[in-house]
Amino acid sequence: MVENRFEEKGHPFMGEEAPENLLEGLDKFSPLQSDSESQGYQTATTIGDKIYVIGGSDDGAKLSMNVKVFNKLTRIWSIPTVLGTKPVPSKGHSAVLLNNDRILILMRDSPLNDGTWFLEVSTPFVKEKNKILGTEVVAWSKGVRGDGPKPIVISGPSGVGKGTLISKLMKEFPSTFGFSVSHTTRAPREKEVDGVHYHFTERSKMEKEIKDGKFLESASVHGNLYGTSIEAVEAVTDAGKRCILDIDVQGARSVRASSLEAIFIFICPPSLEELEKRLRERGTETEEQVQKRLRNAKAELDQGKSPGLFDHILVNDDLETCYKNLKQTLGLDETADASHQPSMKNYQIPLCHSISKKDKKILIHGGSNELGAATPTSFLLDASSLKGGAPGRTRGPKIYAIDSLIDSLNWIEQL
Ligand SMILES: Nc1nc2c(ncn2[C@@H]2O[C@H](COP(=O)(O)OP(=O)(O)O)[C@@H](O)[C@H]2O)c(=O)[nH]1
Ligand SMILES: Nc1ncnc2c1ncn2[C@@H]1O[C@H](COP(=O)(O)OP(=O)(O)O)[C@@H](O)[C@H]1O
Repeated sequence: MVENRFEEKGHPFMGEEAPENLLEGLDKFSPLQSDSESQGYQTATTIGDKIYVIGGSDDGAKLSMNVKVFNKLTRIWSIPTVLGTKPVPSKGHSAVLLNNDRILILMRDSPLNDGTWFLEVSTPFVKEKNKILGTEVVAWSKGVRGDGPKPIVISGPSGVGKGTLISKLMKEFPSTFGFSVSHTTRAPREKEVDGVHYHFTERSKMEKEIKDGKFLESASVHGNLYGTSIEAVEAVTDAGKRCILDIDVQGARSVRASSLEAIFIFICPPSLEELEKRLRERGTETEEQVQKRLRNAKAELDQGKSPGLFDHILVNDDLETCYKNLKQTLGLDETADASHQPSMKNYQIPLCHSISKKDKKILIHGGSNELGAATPTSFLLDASSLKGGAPGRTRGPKIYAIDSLIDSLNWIEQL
């Protein structure tokens, strides 16, 4: 077991040497404790020369899930750039190193479905952001048990009918799908509502936010900036919905390269003449803008056919036929709202527990269970087939309840 936990109630020692007593605590790595504290609770996890300290309290003794890093070589503390939404602190947490690139965080006394998180410290996504931002980056992602549904990326030239198809889908399946509200620097159209269709923003503000790593992807399209913020995707997933992204081909390429596993669909017009007709009849663009969009459409249609980029190409000739094909592609039934997923029992992560680990199997041992108790106190978490990751969700941790003390002890022996 490499990971560990210690408590330090003081303030982070930023940019200076850590006091000896704290380093002693870090170097010793006593086993994970089963006790819990609600004040200034921290865990320390060593990866190579670095120690990631998670948690603690803000100045007003309010619990936080902040991250700071101690470099054992330079003996300097630093605060990394943190991407993604962090878990809400509650009654402490446990930390377990997985795969040498991410830390599994279990929030004590929280339901398993809400309390399983990952802090990525050296996954491909984090490494890429590291390069772009030029600072140390870590990224939060929430763990989703089993195979959660994949987000859907829809691309296609302006005027092809992406918005129309997405609206139909959201109307027919309101509790299944949620729209990722992009940011854009273009001016709002007459019926567009800020925060619903887009987050309308200023170029300088958006450029700064892109630099700060707030965006999953961004691109310059038809002369304006467009981008999907990490928050936009998380807002949909947090509402328990499947995320739909309406983004251009460059954006689709970036998402493909990220760890947000998605289904990529490209919508084609029956002809360029028909595309022009739809754009004009929509009446939302000036003549100059229509011309620009038509010029770009040709290149977009070529790129849409790039091998390996889109999983499905649908032609939007007759709207109802295309919509039917879209639903079929997504495996949706004609009538029912497909939100119904097989539900998984949502147990509570015990407030007090100890943790043992072998490879990617983690035993969360909450002590002995009362005879006949409704809820088991021990769980086995199998992290061997994780998919996706930050930004967004880490899908696939499997959790098995261990109902008896004997089973639990058997597992401990095996680990
Ligand atoms: N890369 C990227 N493209 C986006 C985003 N949001 C919208 N777009 C694309 O920007 C293009 C222009 O969108 P918009 O101005 O709404 O015009 P429309 O496509 O004619 O409705 C479309 O291809 C959208 O798919 C985003 O967040 N990222
Ligand atoms: N299959 C179709 N046949 C005819 N008109 C369509 C069809 N699909 C969409 N439209 C119309 O074309 C215009 C552009 O559609 P829209 O959804 O705004 O495209 P996009 O979001 O791809 O820019 C809208 O006026 C819409 O009503």
